[in-house]
Amino acid sequence: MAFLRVEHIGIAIKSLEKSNDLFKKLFGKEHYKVEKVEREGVSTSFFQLGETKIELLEATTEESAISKFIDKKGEGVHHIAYEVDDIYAEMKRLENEGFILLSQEPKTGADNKLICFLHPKSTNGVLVELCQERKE
Ligand SMILES: CC[C@@H](C(=O)O)C(=O)SCCNC(=O)CCNC(=O)[C@H](O)C(C)(C)COP(=O)(O)OP(=O)(O)OC[C@H]1O[C@@H](n2cnc3c(N)ncnc32)[C@H](O)[C@@H]1OP(=O)(O)O
Ligand SMILES: [Co+2]
Repeated sequence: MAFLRVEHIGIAIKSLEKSNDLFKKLFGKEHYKVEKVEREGVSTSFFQLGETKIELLEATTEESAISKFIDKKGEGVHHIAYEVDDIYAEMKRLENEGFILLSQEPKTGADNKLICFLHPKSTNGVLVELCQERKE
């Protein structure tokens, strides 16, 4: 068991509309989707870059992790998401290794994924997201 690849890099931004334009100019291509994830209090857009993606994250509520992050640190890289092939097995393995899971069960993420976060306190200050393609 091991991580397979960087699935996406999450970037906290204040305005999806403005940042979609900015990243379109930067990458020379359009985002391929916009998706709201109510439970996380975010609206996201995705750019495909080779085998990885950039996920822009705008807060839709004041309680959202993205609101808090921008208030404290400003816009910028928020998390790195890694693809795994068995999220349940990886969660168990990582918990046994002493990492702090932020949920005991995987949650439904954006772009048809099951996800679980690890606390940045346990990963040298970087918020880590595990991602597995949903099968149904
Ligand atoms: C679109 C859905 C999904 C996907 O499919 O891809 C997403 O990506 S959703 C993304 C947004 N959701 C999340 O981030 C959920 C997981 N995060 C959390 O549960 C919380 O943000 C947290 C990591 C537990 C922190 O929450 P909390 O303790 O309430 O916030 P504080 O502001 O008090 O921070 C405590 C501590 O942690 C540091 N911190 C917070 N966020 C980050 C971060 N992204 N990267 C690195 N460090 C972070 C924060 O600076 C504080 O540190 P100290 O000040 O040193 O105590
Ligand atoms: Co993410």
